[in-house]
Amino acid sequence: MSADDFNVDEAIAKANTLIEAMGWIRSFRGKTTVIKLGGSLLDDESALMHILLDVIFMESVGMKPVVVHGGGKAINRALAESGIEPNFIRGRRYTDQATLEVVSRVLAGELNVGLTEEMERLGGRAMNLSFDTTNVLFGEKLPTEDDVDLGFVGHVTRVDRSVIEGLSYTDQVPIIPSMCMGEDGQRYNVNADTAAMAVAQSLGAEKLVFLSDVNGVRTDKDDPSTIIHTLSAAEARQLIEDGVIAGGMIPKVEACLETLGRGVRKVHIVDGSIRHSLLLEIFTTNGVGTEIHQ
Ligand SMILES: Nc1ncnc2c1ncn2[C@@H]1O[C@H](COP(=O)(O)OP(=O)(O)O)[C@@H](O)[C@H]1O
Ligand SMILES: CC(=O)N[C@@H](CCC(=O)OP(=O)(O)O)C(=O)O
Repeated sequence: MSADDFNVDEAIAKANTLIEAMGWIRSFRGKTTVIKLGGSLLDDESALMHILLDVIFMESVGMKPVVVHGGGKAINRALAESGIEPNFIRGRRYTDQATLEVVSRVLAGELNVGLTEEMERLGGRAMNLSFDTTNVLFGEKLPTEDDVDLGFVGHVTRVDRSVIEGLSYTDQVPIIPSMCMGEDGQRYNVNADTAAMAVAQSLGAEKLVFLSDVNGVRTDKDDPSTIIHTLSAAEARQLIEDGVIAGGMIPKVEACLETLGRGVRKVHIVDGSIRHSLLLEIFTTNGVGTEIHQ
C-alpha cells in the first residue's frame, strides 16, 4: 500500500470500532462461551471459516471459547454410502451398532480432526478432545421413554472440566465432538445440542450459542421473516407442543430450556451463515437470532 492509499478516516473508523468493542471484551474476558456448531454449517466452507476466525479472535482477546460440534449431515452422507437409512425419532438418531461405527468415524474422527486442523491453519491454536485423544464427555445410555429405545444414544452425566479448563493455559481452544463414553468404555452417540448444554452447565458458561443454518426460532419454519427474537421458557414449551418447533429444533430448544436456571446466563440460537454472527452476538446489546430466557 502506498502512502497515497492510506485513508485517515477509514483508519480512524477502524480504531473507533476497536475502542467500542473494549467494554464488551472487558466484560467477557476470562469468561466461558460454549459455541455449538451444527452439521449444516460444517458443510458451508466459507461460513465455517468465518466462524472459526471469530473463535480465534475471542481466544486472542482473553475470552474462553469452547467448541462443541455435531455433524448430522455428514453422518447421513456416510450412512448412505454404507446403505443405511437414517432414522430420526423426535430429532434424535436411532443408533444401532453399524450406525455407531459410522457416527464415531465421522464425528470423533474426520470432523473433529478437520475442525482442529482448520483452526490451526487459520492461525489459532486448538485441541481436539475425542476418544482418540482425550475423552472429556462421560455418560450413559438414554433411558427408554414412551417405549422408544434409541439404541446406542447416550446423554452426558459427567464432563472432565479440568482437561477443558487446562487448555486455556496453552491458549488452545477445546474442540469437542458430540459423543460420550460410559464408565465401561461403551461409546454413545449424543445429540450435539444436548452435549453443548452439558458442557455449558458443567463449566458454568456465561453464554451458550447454538450456531445453526436458520436465523432462530420461527413461527413458520420456512419463513425467515417470522423469527421470534425473544422467547420465554413457557412460550417455547407451548410451541413444541403445538408442533411449531419441530425436527432438529426440538433438541436445541429443549437444551436451552434445561440450561437456563442451571447457572448459564444466556442462551441464543443464531444463524452461523451470517458473516460474523458470533461476534455480533457477543459485541452487541440485542444480538442476533433468538434469545430464550426464563
Ligand atoms: N420453528 C422452527 N424454527 C426454525 N427452524 C425449525 C423450526 N422447526 C423446525 N425447524 C428446523 O430445525 C432445523 C435446525 O435443526 P438442525 O437441522 O438439527 O440444525 P443443526 O444442524 O444446526 O443442529 C432447521 O433447519 C429447520 O428446518
Ligand atoms: C443422537 C443424535 O441424534 N446424534 C446426532 C449427533 C450429531 C448432531 O447432533 O449433529 P447436528 O448438530 O448437525 O444436528 C446424530 O447422529 O446426528
